[in-house]
Amino acid sequence: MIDKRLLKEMPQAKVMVWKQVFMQWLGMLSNIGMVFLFANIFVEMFQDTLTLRNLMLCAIGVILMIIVRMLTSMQASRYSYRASCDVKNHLRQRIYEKLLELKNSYTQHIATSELVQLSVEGVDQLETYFGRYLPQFFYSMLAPLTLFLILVWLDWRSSLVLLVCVPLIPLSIIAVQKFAKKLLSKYWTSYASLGDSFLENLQGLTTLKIYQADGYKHEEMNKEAETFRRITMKVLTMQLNSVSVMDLIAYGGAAIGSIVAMIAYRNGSISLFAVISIVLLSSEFFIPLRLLGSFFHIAMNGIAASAKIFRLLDIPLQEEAKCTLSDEPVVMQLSHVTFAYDQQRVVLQDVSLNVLVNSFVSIVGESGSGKSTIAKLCCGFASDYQGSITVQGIERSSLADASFYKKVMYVTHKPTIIKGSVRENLRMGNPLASDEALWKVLQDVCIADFLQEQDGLDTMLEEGGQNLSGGQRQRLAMARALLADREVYIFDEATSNIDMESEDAILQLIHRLKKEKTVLLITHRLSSVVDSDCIYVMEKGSCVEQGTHEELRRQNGVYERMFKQQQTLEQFYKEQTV
Ligand SMILES: Nc1ncnc2c1ncn2[C@@H]1O[C@H](COP(=O)(O)OP(=O)(O)OP(=O)(O)O)[C@@H](O)[C@H]1O
Repeated sequence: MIDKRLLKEMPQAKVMVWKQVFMQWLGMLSNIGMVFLFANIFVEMFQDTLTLRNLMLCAIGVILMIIVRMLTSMQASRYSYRASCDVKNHLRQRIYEKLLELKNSYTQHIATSELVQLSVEGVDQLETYFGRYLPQFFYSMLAPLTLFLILVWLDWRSSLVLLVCVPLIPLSIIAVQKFAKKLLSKYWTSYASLGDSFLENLQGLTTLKIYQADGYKHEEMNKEAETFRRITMKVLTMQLNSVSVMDLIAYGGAAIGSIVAMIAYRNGSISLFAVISIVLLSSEFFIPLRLLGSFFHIAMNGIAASAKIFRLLDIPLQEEAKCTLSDEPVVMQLSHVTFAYDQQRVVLQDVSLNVLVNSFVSIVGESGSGKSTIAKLCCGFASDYQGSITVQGIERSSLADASFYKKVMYVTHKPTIIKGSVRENLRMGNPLASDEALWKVLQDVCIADFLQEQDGLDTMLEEGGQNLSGGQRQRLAMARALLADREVYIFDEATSNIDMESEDAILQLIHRLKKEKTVLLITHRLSSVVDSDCIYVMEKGSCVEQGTHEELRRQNGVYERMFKQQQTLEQFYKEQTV
């Protein structure tokens, strides 16, 4: 019922919880005082001894107690709010920091949609746990004991009966908890999976429509939604049933305690004041625990969410890479590298490759042969490879990313365009670049004419560059990368969406780059690698051939076969377009 780790993680919120408990306890004392004053008035009325002075004094006392109760209740709400805020801020901050630490690899551990659900709704559930459930938990231990210690002086028998009945409520909660834990874990899994499918289907709606698979996916989602509905109904049924059981125990216990007090009064062993006070206060023994029961289910939901949050926070981090590159030119070397994404299927097998200073190196091969994986490993997206990848002789896994990216630029076929103006996007590459320099590079990548027709450098780009075509996005990303003026450029199918004419222009630009930069080019188009200092040919995760274009053609192997096939295709394309 109490998650020790959650408490330990949130020391600030813990203090707020104790303060809230204290305020609730003061409120209860004022309630007891009020009941005693009422009981006194009743007794005096019954005995016909009530004077106006006494009535006035009691009324003033009651008003004072009401004011105390109001103030303590307001203060308790304030502490509850502060505890909630602290928990939300703290947990969301921790999740955010963890994601920054995990960097790109977070997707290997958790789906983005689940992450959003946990950070938003999961954390909200914990707000109730700290703001309501925990204070109520401690208060509901303190309240019956305090009442017992006060009422025992009026009648020990009924006070004892009331105190003994109180633990029946937590017992019923514990019984429900065993069942609830499993059920809530299933509930969260089903919720996250539904969210996942929803997001995926929404993002891929156009593709689903094209393949007319939207109906099928609709049905699939309906089934998932039905599973989620069922499990939600089970959770609600469990909650309602347990609330009914708790009501029975609470009102039953209060009734038994009152009956015992009344019998004692009839036998003459306690006073009228005592019986009235006990009857009026008997329900106070149970109300705190009964209220705890109603927060319990939301709190359990919060604990189930926290288990998932902690699983994310506990993902071990790879040791912080601290080495930095020197001012020396960058040489990258892969030596006998073997790598698997999922430990089951090896995607790179004993690959060795050198990218020397100011060289133009290309990697070619069929789709899925492992070309992009080589680039990703060089850029540090994963470090659990076997063999060695060194940059300036430093193992890549020990090299700080910031230092690496100061010298190396990685341009992928799926560039990220940030919402904002073209100028803002380009200046990510070089914040000091003048407008003239920006236009120059835009001309180089053949997108200047298009932008001139729009708002020039002030053209606003939507999130992810949605208002650009795939090719325009690639050109813009290429321009941004060129502005960054790095020592080494890794181009991974960076022109895959660009029409042939513009692609030729950009490839010429890349070829010009090689005079002063080191270029590693990953491409399907063999005609663009002809001038390479060295071409590596990948097949099924292994590097099967390497050499210059002429050397590889002479070998008459995989490269020669692929080259001839592409020549035939390009010839065919030219004939068709003529
Ligand atoms: N994130 C990933 N998780 C698991 N397997 C992956 C992942 N990325 C790639 N793979 C697998 O690794 C293999 C090599 O992929 P890679 O992207 O390196 O090939 P490629 O030669 O660049 O292909 P293409 O030319 O089509 O881009 C493929 O079989 C692919 O299924």
